[in-house]
Amino acid sequence: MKIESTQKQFLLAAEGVNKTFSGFKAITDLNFYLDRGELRTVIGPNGAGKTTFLDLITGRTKPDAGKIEFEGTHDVTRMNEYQIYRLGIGRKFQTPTVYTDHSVWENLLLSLEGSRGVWSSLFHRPSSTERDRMDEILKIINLTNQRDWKAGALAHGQKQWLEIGMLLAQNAKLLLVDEPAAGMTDIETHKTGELLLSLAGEHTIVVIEHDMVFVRQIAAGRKVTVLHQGSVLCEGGVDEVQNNERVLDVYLGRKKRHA
Ligand SMILES: Nc1ncnc2c1ncn2[C@@H]1O[C@H](COP(=O)(O)OP(=O)(O)OP(=O)(O)O)[C@@H](O)[C@H]1O
Repeated sequence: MKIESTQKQFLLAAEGVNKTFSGFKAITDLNFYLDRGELRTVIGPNGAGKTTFLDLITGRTKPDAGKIEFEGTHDVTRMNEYQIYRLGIGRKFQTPTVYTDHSVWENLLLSLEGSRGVWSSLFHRPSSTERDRMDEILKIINLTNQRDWKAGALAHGQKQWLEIGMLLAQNAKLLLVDEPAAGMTDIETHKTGELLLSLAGEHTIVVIEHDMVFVRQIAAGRKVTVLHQGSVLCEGGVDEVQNNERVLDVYLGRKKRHA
């Protein structure tokens, strides 16, 4: 299948993607287009296919049919996970996966672009440019004062921010962020929203989220995609999707309409 002639304008273009697990259609004829610099929120009920979609982008799962093009030239469905990571697609899972016995600084060091593997990374003396970059990331993720703490000693929200910082250290062009607000306090959630908003534009970000207060914070003035049964049910502004008849039927529940 040839992706339309406008392919160059998209950072990511998925077309006609299908994935079946033991006869169950998790992703069905999915089309999804993402511009550079977008902060796109993807919502949908449990089982809608959100995680599977991220698995397909990162090479964890291979589709039965369809194409997922990155930067208009790389079909990631033909690449392995490591090749996709090297292309600049970074993923943050719902539960933090930081190195708890290593310091915040070391966690960033381990994630630097072109990282040399755990041992050589830890003994690698970062260049002044790399150090400046890591200091800048610490500021962005608000962990400058925790730089020498073991990552395991951080609060849950701080671990999530460190992990976002690790994606920045990796120099990911596309950040895939799965339910960042899960398990966070309201204050942490709001700060996470501010962090993601500060990254949008310079970075391209896809956020999967259930928490609609958080969604309204990060998606104001932006496009939201609603997935349902493995396909895009609708896309549009956050008010538009929250008032969409089909979304009200399948996801948000009629009562929310008058909330
Ligand atoms: N490896 C697998 N084997 C079998 N079925 C799977 C597998 N992975 C996902 N599924 C099924 O595919 C469907 C989509 O799952 P997925 O986890 O992508 O949904 P989701 O939108 O992320 O849901 P949630 O919001 O609950 O995380 C579900 O019915 C799930 O049970």
